[in-house]
Amino acid sequence: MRLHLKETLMNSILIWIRSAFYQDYNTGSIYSHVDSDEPLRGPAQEFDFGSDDDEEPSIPVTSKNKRSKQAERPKKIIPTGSDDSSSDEDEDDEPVTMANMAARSRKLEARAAAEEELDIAEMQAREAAELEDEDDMDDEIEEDGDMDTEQFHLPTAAEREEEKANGGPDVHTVQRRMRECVRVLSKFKKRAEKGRSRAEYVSQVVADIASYYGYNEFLTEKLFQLFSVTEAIEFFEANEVSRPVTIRTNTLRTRRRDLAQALVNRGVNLEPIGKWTNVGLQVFESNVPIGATPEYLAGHYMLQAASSFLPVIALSPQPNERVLDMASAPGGKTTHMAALMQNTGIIFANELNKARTKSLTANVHRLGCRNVVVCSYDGREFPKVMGGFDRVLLDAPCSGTGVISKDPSVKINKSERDFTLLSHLQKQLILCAIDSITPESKTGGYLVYSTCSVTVDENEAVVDYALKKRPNVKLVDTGLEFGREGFTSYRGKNFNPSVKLTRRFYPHVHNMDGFFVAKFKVEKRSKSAIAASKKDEADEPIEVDEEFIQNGDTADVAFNDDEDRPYLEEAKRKRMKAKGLRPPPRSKPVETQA
Ligand SMILES: C[S@@+](CC[C@H](N)C(=O)[O-])C[C@H]1O[C@@H](n2cnc3c(N)ncnc32)[C@H](O)[C@@H]1O
Repeated sequence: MRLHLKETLMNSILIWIRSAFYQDYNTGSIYSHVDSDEPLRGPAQEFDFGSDDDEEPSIPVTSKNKRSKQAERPKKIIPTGSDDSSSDEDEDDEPVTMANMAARSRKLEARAAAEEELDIAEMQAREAAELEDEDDMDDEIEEDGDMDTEQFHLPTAAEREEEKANGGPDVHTVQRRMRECVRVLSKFKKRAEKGRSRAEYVSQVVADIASYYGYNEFLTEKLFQLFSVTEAIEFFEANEVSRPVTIRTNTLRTRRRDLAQALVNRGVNLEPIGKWTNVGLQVFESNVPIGATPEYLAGHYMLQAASSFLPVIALSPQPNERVLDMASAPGGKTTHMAALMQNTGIIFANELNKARTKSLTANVHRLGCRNVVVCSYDGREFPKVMGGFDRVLLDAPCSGTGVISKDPSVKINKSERDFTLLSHLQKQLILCAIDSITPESKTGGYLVYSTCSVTVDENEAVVDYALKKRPNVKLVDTGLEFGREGFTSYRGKNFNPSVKLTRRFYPHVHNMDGFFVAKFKVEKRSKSAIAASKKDEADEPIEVDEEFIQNGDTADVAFNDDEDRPYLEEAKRKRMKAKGLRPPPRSKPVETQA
């Protein structure tokens, strides 16, 4: 009996999580089709940028992922059908119509709010109960000397080597070991095998997660470190499941209720996403390809992940403003901004990758945005190209660790070097974005920095760097109603306390892609602040790489000349070669003293 109970409890970590996600996974979601439409996403620039999903039109849809059972996921922002446990179930199964749209929307909002509270309370109660149960059981086990505990043995380094040499463990061994390691790590002192360190358990569970979910060990560890042990497993599980299919109503062409009615008439089962957006719709099921309906072709909506509404909501561009979208293809956020600005003012939609400007331009046309100018510069050339913006959106190129469910290649193709280079590029871009904003703006003076990545290097570290380098900027509230606070300290690094104002979004928490949003207010630069930041930049060079130096004459970003010379030379050689010129021979590396 006790053994059975214990097994049930031990299984709870993985089986519970799996069951919460499994139905969507098995039935396959409409979204997976979205992901396969690569040509429109365009080739990545130097990296796979974990590109956004904002625009992928040809989506064959016959998916039946309606009303999935995700019953126990906490604090969902995008509700799933299984959340509808109220007595209104029958009514909710009715299609959305013009007549019931507003009422349903209000009801959904009220329900989401109530559920959120319930979810939190339930979760806390469950966690407390689980802990209590485990404690009781552990105590009993410890008294009686339980067999199963004795049976689990953390392999030694030599045993792990041997296991590897024999082709690795089978999936059941890995599963069980993960469960056991999670159990031990959540109460290490009490449960660890004598003489074994925490690091050994962590190393084992990281290796097992990597092999079970198919990641490289470097990335597994990087992501694992972001969470508590049990939450880490939830995160990895969530990456195995597609996120809900969502669309954004283009208010330049239609209203949400009219769009919903038109799609309902075509056999699409949908609902408003939630109270935090008045333009989003979640598609549960469709008899027609959502990316090829007449409404889609007429630009009434954009296929867009819910998370990518967030930076635009945070930036909140106003009519008649001058706005820069520094890294904009395929234009999900540009076209959203155009709609909020009611086609007034001007948006410069910049994109380094020329091939990607095609889909950007196509979307701008399809959605009827008349205030957008598409351009193609390296973002680091701003503000030399042009400045004086009221608001800037920097939806930065990133590793895509927030969108692994859409692009599983991220699991294996990201190395330590990629993160170093990316965060370096992001730091350069953010300074250029800040410098492109006019502090004199009467209506704005804001920058939103966002990524679809969850790593600290690409998010809080970049934001903190910008705060250090530009004393004339400060973080402000994003205005977003949900999302976890950014880290103010992480693995021995302390960030500016205001980094707390940034927001993190996770697949396992919010049922949306992993995302990060920070909002800055740019103020006038005092002379002393300029001098201080210049000195600071000279003192503290940032690493560079030739792949990122597209143009030696980049904006106001500091380099250490000696360190950067070989990179700059290499970039120059590349440019000359591209123009058909013969590059000069490479100069000898400068000897550095030990
Ligand atoms: C995350 S995606 C942008 C998605 C876009 N904001 C949207 O909502 O549709 C990042 C984009 O930055 C572009 N990019 C990469 N390096 C850049 C640079 N140095 N300057 C400008 N754009 C760059 C990539 O080609 C990619 O299209």
